[in-house]
Amino acid sequence: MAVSSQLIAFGCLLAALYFKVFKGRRIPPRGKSHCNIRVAVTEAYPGLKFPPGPPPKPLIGNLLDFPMAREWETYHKWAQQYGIGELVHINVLGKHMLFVNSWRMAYELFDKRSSIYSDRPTTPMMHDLLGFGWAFVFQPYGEWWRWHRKAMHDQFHRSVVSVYYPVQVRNTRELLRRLNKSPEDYDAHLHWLAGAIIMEMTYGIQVKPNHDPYLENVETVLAAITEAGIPGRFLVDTLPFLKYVPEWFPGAGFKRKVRGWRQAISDMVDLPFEAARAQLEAGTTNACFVTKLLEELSLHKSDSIKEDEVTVIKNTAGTLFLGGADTTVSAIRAFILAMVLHPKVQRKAQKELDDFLGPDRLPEIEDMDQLPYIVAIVKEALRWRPLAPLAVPHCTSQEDIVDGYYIPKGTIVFGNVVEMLRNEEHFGPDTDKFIPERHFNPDVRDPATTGAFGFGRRACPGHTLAFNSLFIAFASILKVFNISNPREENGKEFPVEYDWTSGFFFVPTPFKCTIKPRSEEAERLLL
Ligand code: HEM
Repeated sequence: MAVSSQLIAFGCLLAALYFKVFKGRRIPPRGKSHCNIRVAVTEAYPGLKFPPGPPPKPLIGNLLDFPMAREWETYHKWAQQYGIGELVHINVLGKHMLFVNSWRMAYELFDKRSSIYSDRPTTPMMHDLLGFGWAFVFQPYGEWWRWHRKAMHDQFHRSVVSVYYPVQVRNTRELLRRLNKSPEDYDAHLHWLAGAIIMEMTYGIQVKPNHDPYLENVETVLAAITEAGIPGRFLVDTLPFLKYVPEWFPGAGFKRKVRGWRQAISDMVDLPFEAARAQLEAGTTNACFVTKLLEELSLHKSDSIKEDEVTVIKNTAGTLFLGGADTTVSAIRAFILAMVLHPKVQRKAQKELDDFLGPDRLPEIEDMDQLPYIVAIVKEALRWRPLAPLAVPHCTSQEDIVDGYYIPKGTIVFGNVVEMLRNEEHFGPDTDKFIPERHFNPDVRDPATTGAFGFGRRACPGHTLAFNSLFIAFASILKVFNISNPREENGKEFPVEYDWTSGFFFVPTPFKCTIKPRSEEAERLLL
């Protein structure tokens, strides 16, 4: 009995690990990911080795080495232990995975060899069943992805993002009022802020103060991604034929979930887009991402190309929610935690704000050049606990040889962002500590271009907008509020309790803290 339960437990462990890492097969509707193709390595390049890594076991490879929690600690250990830390290779049930641990190597692969290292892995759950192939963050590298990327770049590159300043600032001011009214609900207010900025910027729609149906639907979609986005979380990722079983089939509960999620996903993409288009036709629209691009649709192109371009605009608008909502919320949450833990940093930032702004006004994004310490806090927040510790996985679209090592086609490639942002050569000493002052040293690298926003051609196209959103949120919050440890009802302070999530995102789990106006004068600024 004991032996059989051990066997079952071992089987479950194998299955769980296998589900966690295996990617299934699919043919994307537009473009083709190369991530499911295996090659006979020894035949292709006899004598060449894979990069170093933990020794694989027969058949299962490194399945049992694969971490289930606090993953970055294992990746750091591997980086220290193997291959002077630049490249670590593992093989899980025949699937090759590569960890890129240094900035030098990230630049070599993701930038200089971008035509090989810019594809994305795919899974049956995310792509075939939930149909996320429309979202360009998940699209294979190719022409269709390029159309989407260009649509986004045209409206979000550094020299045009100032058109969004009014939306960012107005909604941040509303965040301050909400924080003042119910500080204990700060996390809900941050979700509202991120959603409100994206809805207005993308579709010209101002969301409702509470229970906005668009935002509530987006929360359902983001929850679906959190669950389905872990490759192998569902058996169908391991056994792709399961996608054909009918809903009534025993064990096919996932299909019913999929149906609900698909509805939420199509509502998220279609409903605000149709509302924006209707406003444009009625001539009542606010200028926004969707209407600007629809207006620019070139008249001389054929109807079928125009139809494709409309699809690209709709898809790209939908992707903005996926890329921009949870990321911004999580970064502000990590900042609030950093302020609770580092009151001296907070006081220094508030002094900079008071000296420059005086008592009578709140910050604007245009003040950025005059507030270098706030800028340093934004950079340190991005560096200290990078939101996406392995960015979003890339995948090789052909085989390659790097420093004499063989990298097969279809290898899943992770940029080890945590490792790069803790490199003391690039960021100075004590990289585990939150020290904004390090960014005043001109030799220190900018985290934004060292992995915090990803790599190469897939690097975050929303990064300037995101940086501005973080700047105005941090500066405004610190101008008006003090952030400190939580308090009991009798006012007694107690130390903040927090933890960090494992998996795709590296963010603090929700924690209690105190957010109070600094003074009556500061509170008056909210009026
Ligand atoms: C603090 C905020 C943010 C962080 C830390 C962040 C980080 C990232 C990272 C690490 C990637 C993956 C890059 C790679 O594959 O190498 C990414 C991709 C992406 N991000 Fe962001 N992001 C943020 C905010 C935003 C915002 C506000 C938007 C949109 C308005 C956005 C849109 C996207 C899109 C569309 C992609 C997919 C790019 C592609 O696959 O070609 N992100 N982001």
